[in-house]
Amino acid sequence: MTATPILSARGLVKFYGKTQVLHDVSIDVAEGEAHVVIGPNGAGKTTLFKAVSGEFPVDGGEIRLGADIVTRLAGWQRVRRGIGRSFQVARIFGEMTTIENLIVAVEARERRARGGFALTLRVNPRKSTMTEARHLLDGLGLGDQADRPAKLLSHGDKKRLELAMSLALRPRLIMLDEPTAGMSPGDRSNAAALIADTQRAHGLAFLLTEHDMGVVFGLAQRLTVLHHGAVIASGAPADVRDDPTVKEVYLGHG
Ligand SMILES: Nc1ncnc2c1ncn2[C@@H]1O[C@H](COP(=O)(O)OP(=O)(O)OP(=O)(O)O)[C@@H](O)[C@H]1O
Repeated sequence: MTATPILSARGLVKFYGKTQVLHDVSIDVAEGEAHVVIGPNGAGKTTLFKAVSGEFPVDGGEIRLGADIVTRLAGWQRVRRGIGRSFQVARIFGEMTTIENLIVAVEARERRARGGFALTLRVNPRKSTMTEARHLLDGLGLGDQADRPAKLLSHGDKKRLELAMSLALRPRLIMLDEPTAGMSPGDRSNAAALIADTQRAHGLAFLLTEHDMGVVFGLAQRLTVLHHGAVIASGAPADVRDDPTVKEVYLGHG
């Protein structure tokens, strides 16, 4: 690869107690790339995400964001350097309306740029903040849900809101852990199209995990397969799909 990747993790090792869950895992995400990590249940995908986002320290290896080594930095410091993480369970504020959730995210970014942090809602958001929040909502097909309390949104719409909030923070890399989990097949393909559109429109890099193979092969520009906490294949989706080891341990059974 010629350009510096947005994310480069090298030789990651993680133990839970005495059990080793990540074995020398390396993964890169290039600028503007959608890189999908797949693997059977318990393969270590969520653990890899937590390691990259800084939820816990790794027991070995190195993580870089662009040229910066972030291995020893806390999660919030990595967010400041451009990681946007969205979780399997949406972290939205249920009592607030959809648009208020987005205003909080936009204001958090603005406050972050000024060096502050708290996630609070101003009584009178600035006009530019409102405009940006509306624009994001409309772009993600949530315009008609703007004034509903977020807790009343459908599961699929909560996922969209979660993605909108991730985008509002303007990260360099968005990490999505099973973004279509729990969705109906229709919602699933809509969500995949939304992610693909967002990626193209904003030139963002994505690191995703996903179980639905339609979504995986629809989105991935690069695919990495984890098995028992180790990378067994990584590369172009068509090459990975045809890899005999991958077929044997994973795709052949799915
Ligand atoms: N907090 C923990 N303490 C001990 N073991 C854990 C912990 N979290 C996960 N594990 C174990 O680590 C291994 C990897 O789990 P992980 O959740 O990363 O897998 P995954 O690939 O994300 O699975 P899934 O597809 O089911 O979400 C599993 O064997 C799991 O049981």
